[in-house]
Amino acid sequence: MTSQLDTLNRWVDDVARLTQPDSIHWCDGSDAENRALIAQMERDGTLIALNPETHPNCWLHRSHPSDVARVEHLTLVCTKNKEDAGPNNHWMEPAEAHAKIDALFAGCMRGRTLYVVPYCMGPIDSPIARCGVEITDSPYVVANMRIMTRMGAPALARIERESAEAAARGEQPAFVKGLHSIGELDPEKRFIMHFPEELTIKSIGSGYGGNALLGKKCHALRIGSFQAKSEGWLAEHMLIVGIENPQGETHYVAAAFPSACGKTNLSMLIPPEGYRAKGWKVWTIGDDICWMTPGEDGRLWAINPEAGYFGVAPGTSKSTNPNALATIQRDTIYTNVAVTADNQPWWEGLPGTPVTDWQGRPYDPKNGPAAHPNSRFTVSARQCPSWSAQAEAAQGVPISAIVFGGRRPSLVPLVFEARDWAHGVLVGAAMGSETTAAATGAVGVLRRDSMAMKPFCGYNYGDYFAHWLSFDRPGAQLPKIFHVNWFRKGADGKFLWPGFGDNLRVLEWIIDRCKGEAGAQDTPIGFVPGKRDLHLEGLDLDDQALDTLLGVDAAGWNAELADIGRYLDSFGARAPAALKAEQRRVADALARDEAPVRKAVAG
Ligand SMILES: Nc1nc2c(ncn2[C@@H]2O[C@H](COP(=O)(O)OP(=O)(O)OP(=O)(O)O)[C@@H](O)[C@H]2O)c(=O)[nH]1
Ligand SMILES: O=C([O-])CC(=O)C(=O)O
Ligand SMILES: [Mn+2]
Repeated sequence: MTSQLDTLNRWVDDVARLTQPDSIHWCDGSDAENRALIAQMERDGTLIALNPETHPNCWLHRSHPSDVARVEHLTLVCTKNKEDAGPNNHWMEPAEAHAKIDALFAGCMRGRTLYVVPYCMGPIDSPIARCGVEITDSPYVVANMRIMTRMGAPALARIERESAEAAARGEQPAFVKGLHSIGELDPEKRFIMHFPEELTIKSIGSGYGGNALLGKKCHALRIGSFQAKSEGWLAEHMLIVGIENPQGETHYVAAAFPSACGKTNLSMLIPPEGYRAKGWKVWTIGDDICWMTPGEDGRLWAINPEAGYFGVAPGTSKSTNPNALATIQRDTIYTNVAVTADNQPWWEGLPGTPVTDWQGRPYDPKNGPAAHPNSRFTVSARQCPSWSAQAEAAQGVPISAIVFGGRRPSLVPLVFEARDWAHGVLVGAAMGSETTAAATGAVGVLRRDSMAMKPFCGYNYGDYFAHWLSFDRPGAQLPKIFHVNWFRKGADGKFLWPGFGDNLRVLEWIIDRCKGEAGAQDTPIGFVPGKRDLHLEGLDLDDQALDTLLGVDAAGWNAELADIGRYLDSFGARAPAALKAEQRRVADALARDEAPVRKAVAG
């Protein structure tokens, strides 16, 4: 046995001694194992079978009503120095944190089975991929991890191989250790703790996705971003989508939007009718997380570390996201959706009517929406009609453009392009968005959410901005950086831009800008398309709406830049000087020019 498996065995033994399970099960990821787990969960009521005629092999899980979203106030980053976690994270001293959470883990698995879940984030043969092992007492978590990651025997084999290599170099084993228990599902006894310096995660008291499927936000983003900083790559909250034009060229775009702001939708977009007729195609690589690393050619190459989608159900429909709807007709776990009289899953946005709400009560509109606003589906990525075989490419796909975006009902135009990398990093750092139901707390409050990583960056944001800036170096062939806003509202409170499939019109401009083939207006906030630079044929958009969508309001942007300056200052000495200089450059350009001059530029 290799030293790394010794480490793994010792850790499993230590955890078993602490948590006192009745039995231990090492997951191999096989169909037989999955079937047995599902049957057991059906017997004990954890899963409810849905209509097998309309939704074969689909299951409903109802979580505890107090456990329906990520809990940011209970999510901690425990670095030795508080400053290394930064003001963007909740922090606890590691020894104190271990003591506090271990006391909750003591004896918590009595009467339960401890599952050992080896997994790989990314294609199993990819040098960009990384492995982890989650210990959990929740069979629901095991079934979800099997869909969301490459779980089981192949991952354990990779851990074993990497172990031997690490030992030969005299290094410590490098897999991430994640310990999870649903505990008592008591919000008072709930913590999601990260120890990035120890490659360790400890999560107790929640069975909800982002808190409990430790490969996802905990490993692939919080621990991943910390590893990426020291190893020279980027772990980001981004979708990856391939856009194939009628000439057969495919350009890959990575886009960071905060939770419940449209990543899954954009990654599976169906081109508008006119585009489809000309031969445009859209290919899905990933819908939530992107790991990017500079290749030998200087470009950024990206993999999706996940193997499935944990997507927002409400709003998913034939008109908004037909690909997602087609994906989730079979072999899907639904969490906290409503059901119809004939036992089909239901949520707001679908036709038909629910009879039972997400808590299992007879549906009554007085109780609020039938499906929880953060109800989700878990499904294998391969079931998506737009799934790209490039999602399995070991070297990843080359990224042409990086797109940032958020829910901005006012001020921020439909799309603009940063002048260069440093400006793009400022645009990402300055991202703001209205909060959503993906985390507990008030919804619809505007907050800064740099690179959509506010809940997920495992270290000080100031250092993270510096890490982003560091990619601009000799030989780099970096993607261009853009910002989009699908959520601009008119005076009537309605969205001005149709969104969804029509977002391809914006992606087309973005790709054409990358190729030097589209015009733009040069403004102090960056390059904004003029009305004639976008292809808007067939859209029902009046001139006034378009003026608003593509306008730059100088007074509003002056105030915005001042606020961005204060935000950067909140990171103190860790905020990179180069980023502050960039903020001053844009602020000065705006101040010089009350009504920004727009100069048309060719592509
Ligand atoms: N108006 C408008 N709404 C959109 C658009 N794209 C997505 N949405 C809505 O935004 C909500 C969330 O969309 P998702 O694509 O699931 O968001 P996500 O970023 O993948 O969310 P997470 O899984 O939480 O990270 C859904 O209700 C969508 O209907 C768009 O272009 N315009
Ligand atoms: O992490 C989760 O629970 C779901 C998700 O994708 C997000 O909130 O961004
Ligand atoms: Mn997400």
